[in-house]
Amino acid sequence: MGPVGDCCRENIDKVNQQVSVMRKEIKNLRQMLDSAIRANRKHMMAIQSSVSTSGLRQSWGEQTTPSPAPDLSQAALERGNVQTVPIGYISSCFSVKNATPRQPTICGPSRAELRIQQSVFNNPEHSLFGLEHYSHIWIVFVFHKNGHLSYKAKVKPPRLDGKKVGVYSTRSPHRPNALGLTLAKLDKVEGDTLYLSDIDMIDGTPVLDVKPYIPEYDSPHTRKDLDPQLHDLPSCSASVDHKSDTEPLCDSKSKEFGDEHMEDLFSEGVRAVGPLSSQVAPRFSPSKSLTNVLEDVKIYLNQSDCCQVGHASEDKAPVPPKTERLESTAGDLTFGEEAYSTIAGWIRAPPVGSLEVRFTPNAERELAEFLPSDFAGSGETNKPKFKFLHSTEEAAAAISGVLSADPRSVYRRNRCRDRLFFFTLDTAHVTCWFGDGFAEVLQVRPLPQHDVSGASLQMGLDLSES
Ligand SMILES: C[S@@+](CC[C@H](N)C(=O)[O-])C[C@H]1O[C@@H](n2cnc3c(N)ncnc32)[C@H](O)[C@@H]1O
Repeated sequence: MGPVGDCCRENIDKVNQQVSVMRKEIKNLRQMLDSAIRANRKHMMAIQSSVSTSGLRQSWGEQTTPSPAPDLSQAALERGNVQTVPIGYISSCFSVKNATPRQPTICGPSRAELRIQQSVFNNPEHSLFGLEHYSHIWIVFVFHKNGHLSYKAKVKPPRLDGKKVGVYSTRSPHRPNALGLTLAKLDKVEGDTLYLSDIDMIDGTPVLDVKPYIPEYDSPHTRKDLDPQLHDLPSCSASVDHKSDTEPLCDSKSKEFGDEHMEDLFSEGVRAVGPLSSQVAPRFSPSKSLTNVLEDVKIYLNQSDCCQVGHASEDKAPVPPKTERLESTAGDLTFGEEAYSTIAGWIRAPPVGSLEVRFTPNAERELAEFLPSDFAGSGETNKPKFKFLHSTEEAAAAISGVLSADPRSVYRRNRCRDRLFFFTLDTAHVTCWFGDGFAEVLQVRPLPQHDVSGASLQMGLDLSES
């Protein structure tokens, strides 16, 4: 072969070498691609199985049950896919949705119990250790009786009388994830059980979490008015005594656990707020009474008919119907010198006003027949007895609370005006009717025995509420 032929041969060899290098690279790339696809498939299966198997176990607790596949739950967690595990179920004086208060502040004496389940902790009472120092707790729960899982971007809160607003601007139960949030009063903690009042959850509601209500963290009202001087005050007096409206809690138990905690609480709160204007008068006082705390809670929730600006609820004047406003209202409400939280105007001035509630003499007589839940005497065995409520007065207040907020759906309110309305409260079956601006209770009869444990007697109501 001549020089030209040699050169061609060399070039061909080079090309062949390059082709074989490229082949190898393609093979490597294929292998890498295959293994990436396999890994991705495994990852997807892992996510699916972790979502459908065990619940997420927090690692903070003393008795953390190891997850069967921690890497899988971690992947799910990072995507926000969490399998929930109820920590307990509410036993409540409201057996069905109908006429259950639309917010906890509507009906003070509504009572409930929550027992922490052993399925979460071997010793559930350990998980409640220290919670007795708090007067209120947040309860995160599932609207398990929504009836369907559907939801819409816009809803019609009953108090808006047919007008629509975005679901996330309301407290409607019908929402993606069907989670509810209630601020309840914690009456006492006994072993593994929480005794609650001011609730709006029906019997059997699955609870996912409870957390203490801490005004310093949870209320913009209090956060704004925190004063660094509070550091110097004895911390035991900052707790609210459930039993007394005025006396600060300063028993030996609170000293044992409270001081350290409250100090921590104050310092954190102050750090979070930073220096405050000296012109703003401190509103939070460590000896704040329960009434004031309740007022804070109502203000924070901004949702109760009894939370009228300037204490309008005190003079019992019915809220004048207003239809024009959907805008926010900051100027309406000032604490001290400035307004620092705003809410939609219709919450405080809804088109649907509150109602006057009356009892007929017959209903009063029937209600008085009921024995309180803690009645232990003998000789009254034929009388009906409440399971949760502590007195006739408490029951009357609960009925008034429920009815004054007008529990009817917009449809019933406007289309079925003169029809009787029934609901259950604790072990009582209540019959009433609605007239212009009032509700009248006609009968308060004991529930048939088999209905006491929560059977439904009711007509369904539209409960999309703010
Ligand atoms: C408007 S929601 C507000 C609940 C909570 N405070 C919140 O803001 O998320 C309250 C209403 O939900 C309904 N409800 C209570 N418990 C429920 C449950 N477990 N499942 C479905 N609906 C429930 C009752 O009709 C009650 O009047």
